[in-house]
Amino acid sequence: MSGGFAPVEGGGSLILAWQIKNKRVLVIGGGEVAAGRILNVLNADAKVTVVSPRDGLNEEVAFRVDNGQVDFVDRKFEPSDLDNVDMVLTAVDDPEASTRIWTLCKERKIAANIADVPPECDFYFGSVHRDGPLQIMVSTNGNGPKLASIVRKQIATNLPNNIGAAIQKVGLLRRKLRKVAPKIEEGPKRMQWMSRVCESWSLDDLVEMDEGDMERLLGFYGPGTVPTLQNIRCDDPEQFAFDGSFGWW
Ligand SMILES: C[C@@]1(CC(=O)O)C2=NC(=C\c3[nH]c(c(CCC(=O)O)c3CC(=O)O)Cc3[nH]c(c(CC(=O)O)c3CCC(=O)O)/C=C3\N/C(=C\2)[C@@H](CCC(=O)O)[C@]3(C)CC(=O)O)/[C@H]1CCC(=O)O
Ligand SMILES: NC(=O)c1ccc[n+]([C@@H]2O[C@H](COP(=O)([O-])OP(=O)(O)OC[C@H]3O[C@@H](n4cnc5c(N)ncnc54)[C@H](O)[C@@H]3O)[C@@H](O)[C@H]2O)c1
Repeated sequence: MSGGFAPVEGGGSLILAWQIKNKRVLVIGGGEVAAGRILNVLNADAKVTVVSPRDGLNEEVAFRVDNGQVDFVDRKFEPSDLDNVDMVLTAVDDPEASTRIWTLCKERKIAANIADVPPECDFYFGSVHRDGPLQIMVSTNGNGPKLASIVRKQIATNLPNNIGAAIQKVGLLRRKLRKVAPKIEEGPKRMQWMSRVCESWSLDDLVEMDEGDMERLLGFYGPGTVPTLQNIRCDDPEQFAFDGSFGWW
């Protein structure tokens, strides 16, 4: 009964890339689980406040506090800690405190994750592979977190080892292209040309492309052609602007 369209398969999560940069995240607890949460949100450029009695901090959290990577409140949680907070992550070894915090977050409509209590989570964490701008998150939707970690490692093993660097170069090229062709109406042409570059260039060539190569390559955006890295490095790259096909499309 899909009418020719993708069938709906409920029971999953909506996996998004949350832009938490410069937003305030409150982490309650300072043990091992909190340490993982803190690193996750710092990697997304959030502003982090940790609330926990100092004698409960593990080595990693104490390091981040002492180095000013997070703000620190040396006591147990109090409801006023929720003022002006965009996200709450609890990792405390006290289920009653956890549930109290969850209830307060819901009253105040603050998105929260209560470690170890899936029914008290607006979102779950996943197992994440990171390589520069590339992030891959695996979720088993609460079924098997250890398996999520195993699958994540398996995926990472099978990725080309230069993929993060290649994506970084493509990001730079795309930002330059937006300057060369800033008009909204050019969107379809921009997107088609960028897709052709990604399809026809090898990852190694993308990684090797320097800013001079990018400027030369962008010179072919106007005629709508996509030469190779070797083409744009030859003495007379202009000759490649005329044949729109190069046999690729
Ligand atoms: C992926 C990862 C991310 C992270 O936390 O950063 C993550 N858990 C990780 C590890 C892990 N957690 C646990 C073990 C012990 C072995 C095992 O139970 O499998 C291990 C393995 C280990 O430590 O190696 C125990 C555990 N976890 C939850 C419960 C409660 C319950 O299930 O009811 C219990 C106690 C169960 C019990 O008492 O028996 C619940 C959740 N854990 C989640 C995420 C969310 C679902 C994600 C998903 O399903 O994909 C969810 C729902 C909520 C949340 O926490 O957001 C991270 C791996 C990171 C990595 O290594 O890459
Ligand atoms: N979801 C997961 O992946 C996962 C995995 C392992 C454990 N857990 C659960 O996460 C929780 C934390 O685990 P942990 O290993 O980090 O524990 P931990 O004992 O190392 O740390 C608990 C921390 O909570 C702090 N704390 C306790 N009461 C507090 C309060 N009222 N206000 C502020 N801080 C308070 C303590 O000072 C300490 O820093 C436990 O409930 C554990 O079962 C979840």
